[in-house]
Amino acid sequence: MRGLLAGYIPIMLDCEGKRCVVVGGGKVAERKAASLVEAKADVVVISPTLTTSMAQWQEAGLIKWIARPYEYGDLQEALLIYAATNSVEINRQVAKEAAELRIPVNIVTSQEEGTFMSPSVMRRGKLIIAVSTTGAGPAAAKEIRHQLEHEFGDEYEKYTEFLYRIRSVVQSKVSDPVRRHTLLKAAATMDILNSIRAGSFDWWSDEEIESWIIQTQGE
Ligand SMILES: C[C@@]1(CC(=O)O)C2=NC(=C\c3[nH]c(c(CCC(=O)O)c3CC(=O)O)Cc3[nH]c(c(CC(=O)O)c3CCC(=O)O)/C=C3\N/C(=C\2)[C@@H](CCC(=O)O)[C@]3(C)CC(=O)O)/[C@H]1CCC(=O)O
Ligand SMILES: NC(=O)c1ccc[n+]([C@@H]2O[C@H](COP(=O)([O-])OP(=O)(O)OC[C@H]3O[C@@H](n4cnc5c(N)ncnc54)[C@H](O)[C@@H]3O)[C@@H](O)[C@H]2O)c1
Repeated sequence: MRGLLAGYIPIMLDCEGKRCVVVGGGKVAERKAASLVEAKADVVVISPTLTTSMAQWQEAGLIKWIARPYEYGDLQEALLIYAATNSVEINRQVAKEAAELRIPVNIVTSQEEGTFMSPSVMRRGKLIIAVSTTGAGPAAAKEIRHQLEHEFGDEYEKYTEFLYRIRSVVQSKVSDPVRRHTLLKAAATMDILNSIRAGSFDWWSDEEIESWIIQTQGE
């Protein structure tokens, strides 16, 4: 049985260079646009007004601005759509066009009318933690995100960069999937975080990673 709010899954969507449309230029639209800008999306904002920050992003070429109210036909070719005006009726019209085009849409005034919602997000380099209460309490999602920010500090930026380098070398040097798997599992359980926190962590050269591979395979 499909319960109220059932049916959501979290996904990581590659938005780089893809057209993502935000309808509305207020405080909430700014938050949605900010995460799209961070993801290097091709952000198009349709709104008669913009917040000060969004106006600066527009000047800097980070977003495109269509300076007028939404019109039917504005949503063609989008990967994602955010209806973030303060008008329930306009947001509903956006939802309707998005449904016709079968494009995922986020409605900030009423989650039931949209097809996806935004989680509260924290980033530490390649580590992304997203929190959602599935609409039960957006302010609580934000609070939980704040708690996680304390727990997962800046050290995770270096840590994920290190893991990425190890993984790249392992993938290029080790073709056997079983050996790869053993190495990548070993990399994930290495005690690197404490040395990063203590400031005693030294980047490994490719040669050091290769000797770690040989040593770990021999164990
Ligand atoms: C997480 C975050 C992400 C983001 O927006 O980027 C987000 N809302 C945030 C903040 C926030 N939103 C609201 C308040 C005031 C307190 C309150 O009312 O509770 C605060 C707190 C604040 O602003 O401090 C009011 C509110 N929100 C929604 C409605 C309409 C409705 O319920 O249908 C109303 C009533 C409007 C009204 O009545 O006027 C709807 C949604 N808000 C969601 C996401 C989706 C569910 C996510 C989830 O449950 O996890 C969903 C369903 C759709 C969507 O927008 O995607 C972001 C925190 C970002 C951060 O981490 O800083
Ligand atoms: N989902 C959330 O996280 C969340 C959080 C707080 C509030 N809200 C709801 O979101 C709505 C928007 O909040 P806000 O603080 O950004 O409002 P706001 O008043 O700051 O901004 C509204 C924006 O919509 C634009 N707009 C109005 N009519 C338009 C049209 N026809 N076409 C295009 N743009 C149009 C305005 O020019 C303005 O830029 C509120 O109604 C509120 O209920 C949602």
